[in-house]
Amino acid sequence: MSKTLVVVVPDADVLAATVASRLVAKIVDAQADRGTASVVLTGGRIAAKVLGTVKDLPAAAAIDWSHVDLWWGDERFLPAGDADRNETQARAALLDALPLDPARVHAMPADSGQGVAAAAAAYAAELGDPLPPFDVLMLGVGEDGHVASLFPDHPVLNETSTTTASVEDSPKPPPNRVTLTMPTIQTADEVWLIAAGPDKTVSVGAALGGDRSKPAAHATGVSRTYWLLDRAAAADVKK
Ligand SMILES: O=C1O[C@H](COP(=O)(O)O)[C@@H](O)[C@H](O)[C@H]1O
Repeated sequence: MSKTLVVVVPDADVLAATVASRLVAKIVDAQADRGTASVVLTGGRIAAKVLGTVKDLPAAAAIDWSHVDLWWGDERFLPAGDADRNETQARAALLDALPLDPARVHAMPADSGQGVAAAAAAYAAELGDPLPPFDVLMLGVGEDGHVASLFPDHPVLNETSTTTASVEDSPKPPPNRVTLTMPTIQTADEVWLIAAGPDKTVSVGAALGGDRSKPAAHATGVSRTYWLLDRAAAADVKK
């Protein structure tokens, strides 16, 4: 049965260091077990900080980066290289410095005129059936409790028939996005919800308190669900 654990650390810098260390250990363990590791990246401010911290960790040298598959939980549907794409930010923070196998870096499609629905369908094809075995799937948590590009009260939150979905009216810019659906997120062995700062206090407190209107409340891993928080984000979490 899946277990939920809440880890609270003093501030965003310590949180980034904590998540980065855990991520390196998780990848090393997965590679020791089966030779490869599969990680789903998230976007947002704390995600970039985590990846930047991984770059400076001596223990990251224990990873065979050529045998790591990288996926994304969601993407802002913008042209390739746009500074607001989650992919662009991850590459700048870490990926460009790593000896990755390009065939294992599964970025979500960029906007090249194909349309966001076609981009979501293309990513579903890339994921395949069955889905890859995600060792860890990281999620930032929005001020409104969104995860990936699954927003409160948005119909895509209830999508269960596909592994990915397009969003064309995101309440947070940009309006067009591609996202994993909630059932896809829930296939990951571990889901890590990561949040820092006072603007996350209310949504984190509500989601962890069981408010199912917050998409974050639905994001669970098969073995473990970790909430990795700084003190400000955890201020409304009941003991
Ligand atoms: O737009 C997005 O926002 C969330 C949260 O971002 P943050 O900067 O408030 O931490 C992020 O997790 C998601 O991947 C991204 O597309």
